[in-house]
Amino acid sequence: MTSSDELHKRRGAAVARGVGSVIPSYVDRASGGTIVDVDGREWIDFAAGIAVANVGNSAPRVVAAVREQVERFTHTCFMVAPYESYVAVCERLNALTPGGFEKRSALFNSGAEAVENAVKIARHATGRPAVVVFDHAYHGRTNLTMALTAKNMPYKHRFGPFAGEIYRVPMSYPLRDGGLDGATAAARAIEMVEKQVGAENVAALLIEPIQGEGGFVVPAEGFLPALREWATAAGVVFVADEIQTGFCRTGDWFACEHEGVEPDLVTLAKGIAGGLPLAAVTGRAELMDAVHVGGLGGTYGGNPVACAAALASIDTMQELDLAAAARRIGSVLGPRLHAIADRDPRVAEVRGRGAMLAVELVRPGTLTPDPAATAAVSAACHAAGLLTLTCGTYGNVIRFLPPLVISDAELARGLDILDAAFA
Ligand SMILES: Cc1ncc(COP(=O)(O)O)c(CNCCCC(=O)O)c1O
Repeated sequence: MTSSDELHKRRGAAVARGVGSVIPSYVDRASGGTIVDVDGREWIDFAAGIAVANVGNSAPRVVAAVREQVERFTHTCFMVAPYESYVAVCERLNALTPGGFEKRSALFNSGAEAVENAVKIARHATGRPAVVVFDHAYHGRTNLTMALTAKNMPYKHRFGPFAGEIYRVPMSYPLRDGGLDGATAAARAIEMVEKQVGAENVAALLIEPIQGEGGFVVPAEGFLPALREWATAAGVVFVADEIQTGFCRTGDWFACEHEGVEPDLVTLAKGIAGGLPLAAVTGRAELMDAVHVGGLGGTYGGNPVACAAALASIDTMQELDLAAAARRIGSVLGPRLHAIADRDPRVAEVRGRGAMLAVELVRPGTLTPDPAATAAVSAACHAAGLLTLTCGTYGNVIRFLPPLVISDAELARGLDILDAAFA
């Protein structure tokens, strides 16, 4: 088998350098909470392909469903010749997402594409142009989603000009906003919108219930409900970007459920289909159906193989109660992270929910971000065979996103490596 070193040489002569990778090892196979590289090295997976492999790599039901579908037909384009599995996925999403109201869904290929379409739908339904987003937000790498995203490097640098009518307001970030309570933080954001944009001009407010790439920022309790209440009163479409938080990751099926927030639209991707590329916008029927026939779509959106994978993945999440699994993972991971924080002054905060947890690193005794320490701990994890990811506006957050089917033994082994990396 070709070694990682040989593959890395070939990559340098074939793949654009702009596409990076966290580790220089190339995957041979993966399942549960383990990745095996082409050199036979085992990695404990605390990344899940960036919160995608919630049901694990090559989950049995997903493999069987994909095998069956791929032998029947691989692509007819739902806009040309439709098929049941697209409808079935939409039925499941309409039933599973928060909100007892009538819903419709539309399927796409990537999270960014879902976010782009949620904005299209909100603007079309309201006739308004403005979109409100938050500090530290991440929503994708297309032109509009770069405009919605807060961090310049690596996502936006030299890729402008960006789409207009995007307005950014402060996020509830308790560690860095002086510990504002949710209602106060929301009032601060709302006042900026009303003074600088005018609520009557706002089509949508777009927010991640727990911010992902921006640093696993968990807003103070009450922040999301206050924004939801304001959006309702102002006729603003409340869009929850659950692309990283969705599908059992945070201990609920969707993170909005934690505070009983019912978004008008929700964007979905990542954990939806066991690793197959699928994304969706699900939301109030009157909003989704405001768009004229032909106004939504794309060639591959809701590919039948991805839809088969999604139905099997959702079945797996329900059968294995992976929301409970995420809570259990959090109950093991959280205390170990707090134990590290208790002994290491570089850890300013442990935060997150369920199996979406993170530590933020600073210079001891300050709130000055410490990206160098973050990189050093990450490198120590990788050298010892634990695949972790960093994130955060300041590059000083280590995040933990294990597959929700990770075994107790794999979790324990990963945590022992993490402990040693902080020693
Ligand atoms: C909340 C939230 N919205 C939207 C997206 C975008 O989803 P796509 O499927 O990557 O387009 C994400 C993707 N996050 C991982 C990006 C990794 C990278 O590109 O470096 C997200 O987390």
